[in-house]
Amino acid sequence: MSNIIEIKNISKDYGNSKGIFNVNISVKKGEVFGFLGPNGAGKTTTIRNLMGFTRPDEGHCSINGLDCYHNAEKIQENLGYLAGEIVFLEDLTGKQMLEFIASMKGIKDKSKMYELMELFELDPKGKVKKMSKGMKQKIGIICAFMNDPEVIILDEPTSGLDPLMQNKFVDLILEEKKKGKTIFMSSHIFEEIEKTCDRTAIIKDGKIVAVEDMEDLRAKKSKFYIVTLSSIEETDRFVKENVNIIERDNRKVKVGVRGEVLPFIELLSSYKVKDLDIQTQTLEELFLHFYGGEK
Ligand SMILES: Nc1ncnc2c1ncn2[C@@H]1O[C@H](COP(=O)(O)OP(=O)(O)OP(=O)(O)O)[C@@H](O)[C@H]1O
Repeated sequence: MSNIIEIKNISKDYGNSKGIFNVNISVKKGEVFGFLGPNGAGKTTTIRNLMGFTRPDEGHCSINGLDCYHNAEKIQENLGYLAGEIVFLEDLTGKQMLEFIASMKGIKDKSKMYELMELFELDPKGKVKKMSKGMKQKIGIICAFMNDPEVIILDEPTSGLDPLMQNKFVDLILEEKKKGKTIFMSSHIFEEIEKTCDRTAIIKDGKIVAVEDMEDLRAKKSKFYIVTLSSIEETDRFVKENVNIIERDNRKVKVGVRGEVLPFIELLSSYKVKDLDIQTQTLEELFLHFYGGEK
């Protein structure tokens, strides 16, 4: 599969170790690519370079083989973009704003726009300046998708959306993915990345610290079994078994299991188990070490 988005060794140095440094990312055609990182890590800076709004100090980016800085206008003809901070024409109503963007994009068939207004239950009658952050975000999302572009770049698309709308957004991404669209999106929300992305890059202090295949990551997830046994004696015997004991509190034992679960279930059946709880490690738990202290 060919790469649609290429970010090659770009740096933008704002001084005081701020900015982005030697960022490399390739996104294949039809791929949904996540971009995760804490506040100030460099997500928006990377996306602004990709959109051709700013020119990297070093390196270059391309979309569909065209240089992002020199061919920004041409690229944007078939691109959907949602900015982290959307600029609105505050005196227009939501409907007027959407119609205005549609005419700027030269859209004749507005069916996608109406479809998305319905999906996100947008009431577009009021003035934009009186709209909540979530309502404005819905308008931004509709604008990014209304011309049915092949490549979509989204900077924190669900910020301000309530959980119900976040789910609708996930459904939208999965639908677009089915149609073969290439999507690059930054996010703080592990769950939406987990539900939608094929691969994810993690950026910290302006540098890419990992690029993970989400399938592989799912396979790496541990499950935790919290087993309560019937007596202290049984528990003493149980903790001597060949299992990964995470912690013990009296008759309660937390066990980590990765991969094949059957041997563990068989082992449990030879004990008097009083209670059993199961927790699955979240993507957030897997990724948190990239966010916090040392890698
Ligand atoms: N024009 C600029 N001039 C100077 N410093 C800047 C400029 N733009 C961004 N920065 C700095 O570069 C760093 C990266 O910022 P960026 O907005 O890319 O982070 P981000 O990952 O998008 O963060 P957030 O999740 O908070 O939106 C920050 O420390 C920011 O203060």
